Amino acid sequence: MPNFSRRQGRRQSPIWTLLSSWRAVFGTLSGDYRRTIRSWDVRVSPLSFLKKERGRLVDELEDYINLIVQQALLKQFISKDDYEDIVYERGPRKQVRKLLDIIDCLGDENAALFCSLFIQVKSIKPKKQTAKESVKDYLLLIQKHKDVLRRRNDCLKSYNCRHGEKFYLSDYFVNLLLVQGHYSLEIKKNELLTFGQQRIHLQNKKEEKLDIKLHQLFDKFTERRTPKKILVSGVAGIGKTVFVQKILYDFSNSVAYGNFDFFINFTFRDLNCIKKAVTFREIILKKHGHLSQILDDIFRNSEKLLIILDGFDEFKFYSQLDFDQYIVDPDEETELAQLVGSLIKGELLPEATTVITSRPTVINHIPVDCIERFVVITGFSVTEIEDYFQKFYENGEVGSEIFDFVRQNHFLFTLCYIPAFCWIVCSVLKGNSTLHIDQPKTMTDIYCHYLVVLLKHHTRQEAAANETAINTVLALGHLAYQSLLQHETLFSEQDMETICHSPSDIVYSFLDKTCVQELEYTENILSFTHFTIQEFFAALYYAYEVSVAVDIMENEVQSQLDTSPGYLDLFQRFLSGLLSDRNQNILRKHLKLDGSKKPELYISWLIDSIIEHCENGCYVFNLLHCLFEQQRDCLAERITPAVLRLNLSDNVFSPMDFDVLTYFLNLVNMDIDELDLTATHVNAQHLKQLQPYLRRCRSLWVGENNLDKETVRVVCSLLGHTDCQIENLGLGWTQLEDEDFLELYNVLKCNQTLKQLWVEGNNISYNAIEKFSDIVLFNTTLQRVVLLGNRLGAENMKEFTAKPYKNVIVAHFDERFGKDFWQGWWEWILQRCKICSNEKIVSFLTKVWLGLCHGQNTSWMRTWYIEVDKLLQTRIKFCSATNIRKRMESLQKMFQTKH
Ligand SMILES: Nc1ncnc2c1ncn2[C@@H]1O[C@H](COP(=O)(O)OP(=O)(O)OP(=O)(O)O)[C@@H](O)[C@H]1O
Repeated sequence: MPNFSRRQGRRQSPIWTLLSSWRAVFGTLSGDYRRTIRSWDVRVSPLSFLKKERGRLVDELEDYINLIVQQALLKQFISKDDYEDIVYERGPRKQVRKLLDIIDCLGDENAALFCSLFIQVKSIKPKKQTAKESVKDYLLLIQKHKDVLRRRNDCLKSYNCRHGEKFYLSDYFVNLLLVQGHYSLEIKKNELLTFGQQRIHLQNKKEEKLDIKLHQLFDKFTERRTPKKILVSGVAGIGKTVFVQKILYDFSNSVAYGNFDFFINFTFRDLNCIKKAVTFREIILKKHGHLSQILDDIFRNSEKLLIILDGFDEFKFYSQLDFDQYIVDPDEETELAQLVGSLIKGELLPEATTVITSRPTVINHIPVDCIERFVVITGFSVTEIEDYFQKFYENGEVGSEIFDFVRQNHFLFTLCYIPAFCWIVCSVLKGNSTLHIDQPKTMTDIYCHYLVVLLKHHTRQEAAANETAINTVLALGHLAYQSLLQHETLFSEQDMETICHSPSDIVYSFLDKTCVQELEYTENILSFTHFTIQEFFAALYYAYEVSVAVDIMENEVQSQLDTSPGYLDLFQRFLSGLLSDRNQNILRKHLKLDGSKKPELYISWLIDSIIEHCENGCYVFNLLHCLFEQQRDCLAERITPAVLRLNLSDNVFSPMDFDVLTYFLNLVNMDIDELDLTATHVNAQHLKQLQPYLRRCRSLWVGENNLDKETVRVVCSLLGHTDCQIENLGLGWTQLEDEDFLELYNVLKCNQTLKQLWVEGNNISYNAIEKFSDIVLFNTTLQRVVLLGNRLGAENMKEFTAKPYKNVIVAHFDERFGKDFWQGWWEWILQRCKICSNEKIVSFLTKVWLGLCHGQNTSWMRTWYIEVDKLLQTRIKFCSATNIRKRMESLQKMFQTKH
């Protein structure tokens, strides 16, 4: 087979062929040429001829170059490499020049063959295409391009899959929420500090936000002209790349974007590899070689062209963009930064539409006046998260079940607005994590996965586990920690100075930026993607920093910081999780972080704190969460309080909370002196599962929960159990009706342990109390049934004093029961008020008031009323919600009448 490549051997060709070809050149070239050549020596060599006439040949052959190079390749006059070198040249004239350069290295014989090729090709008079034929060709090329795009975009990123596994975009894509325009600082702050379902619901809040659907991205709304430069921003993992993929995929299937003929996409990650000056044509053909024949037409019809530039934040040269110097010709050679700048600015192909995606943190490198539409991807709301879970698990039912489980996990659900987080949660719960990490057991485990995934797959770093990466993560931790100390969630760019030299792709994987408009200027405000991420990083810093300047775990520091109750809860849970053996191993393995020096000391602190809180009856739930984070059952042996008083009140139980409680009760096998489940939304299901432990309780407080019939039944069965040890039972403000009260009566007739039953603030009538009062005729241990605030009128009160059960049933504020009895009750009321939110105080004190209004006043009661008055006064002073403030003021007036 003949081969005429520069890189391979050449064939000897008979002289007559050369001559005939050579002569033929005379005959076929235009008149001008013939004249010129006749005046020369006819023995002039083909090479010299081609050299001499280079300029004219470029003119003559530019219309045929496509055909010439194809024929040359076919006949193996040139190699595939030569072919590519030629077609990547910008424009047909340059391509002819390139070909002539190549021929120049091939010697005379081959040059003559080329001459004959030129003649042949030129003799095929280019058939004038009919308009119909050229449209047909154009459409065919569009289709070919769409086929390429479809093939390239039909599956999700490879890190989402294992070998042999494919996640087809069409099966897994979930609608992404898009918002047009900027966020206000208020919305941002609110989003940062709202947790759980509320955070997710904020996604749907329409005020201030303007929703936009994916297929409307290029539509004209109120603008003067259809927007051509569109900036799409969103935090790491929010789905920018998948969004681009979806656009390309829908276009390739012709289901949307019919206004465009061609979509050309680049990632800045790929563009970063270009080290020398290039032309736009070259970079297009590098990725979309199949467009070589039609590229000129694409440029000519550039209003039908969409250019997508994905991941601007990853662009190595974003800080070098120069918008004052630009190119206007796709065949002009220039540095990448200038080329990109020219595209964004709209100097190069001004009629084309350009979409740039970026994390919000670097978008200020793009001049505002270039952008005609600004869109933020805000991720998922409840519907999308559920859809995600269902699609992920393929089986809708399983997906929904797992979704419900996650939804009720306050903190875990908070971050599910980020699709990448959903993927992590789903894949680790399914147990098929591609990260080869053990099955996660706690929330910190999942956040650790998140850290590792973002570092490994969402940064430019070749290896997430290098020293720079570690230092950057710890520097971010430092920022998070300091801000936590200062109660800050927002930072200015100056606050970032300590990390400004760290690799931006790592730093900005965890940060978000909001552009705030002031009167005369705009300012960029940074934050972590969510407060929980800030708390996680703060804990990471604390875990690994040998000597922190201000130790947030010290009580003194905490009191100086004036932290509200619960402020450090999540920080502490993360800290415990990060200091656990499991996560220490994960961080060592994936980030090469040396083990922390703190676990032993921390565990001693944790155990001592749990013991202390259990003995004092202080709120202990968060410490139990910290213990759960450790997942070391052997620690239970060290938890030996003198008495076990578990206060878990005022925390709406999530399934995770429930798991934590049962985990603890299982490990610590002691009698429970007191279990306070007040205002936890505890339900029948919970109580049923807790039954074996509840029987071990001496005092059980279940007040301020709406107890339905089933739950009352569970309580009754508990009291009827032979092993039941409960002496005090609190069911105040639980919406008990007569029927429920009498059910309790039935079971209490046989109960031999209960001494006090507290059922304040329910809907129990005088009739039911009358029936219940029979209880004194039975041989029970019952000493008091407190019924303050039930459905009793003033006349009922009078009747009470004459009854034989008057010493047991306490239906109104009666001095006979003594100051001590009431003191305990009142202190409990005050303590509850202190930890309640303003809204809760209003509803709680209103209920308490109902119970008090029938009583007479004593001097010690007045002191209490004054205390309530003071408490309300302080709350009113700092309350910003008008309606709640007004309700507190009227409550205050009511209590003032009593002192
Ligand atoms: N719309 C979606 N439907 C289903 N899964 C999605 C969707 N968007 C994102 N994901 C999941 O989240 C992961 C992260 O998304 P993607 O890579 O698009 O984020 P990104 O915003 O480009 O992040 P970065 O800024 O770090 O590059 C995807 O690999 C995919 O698993």
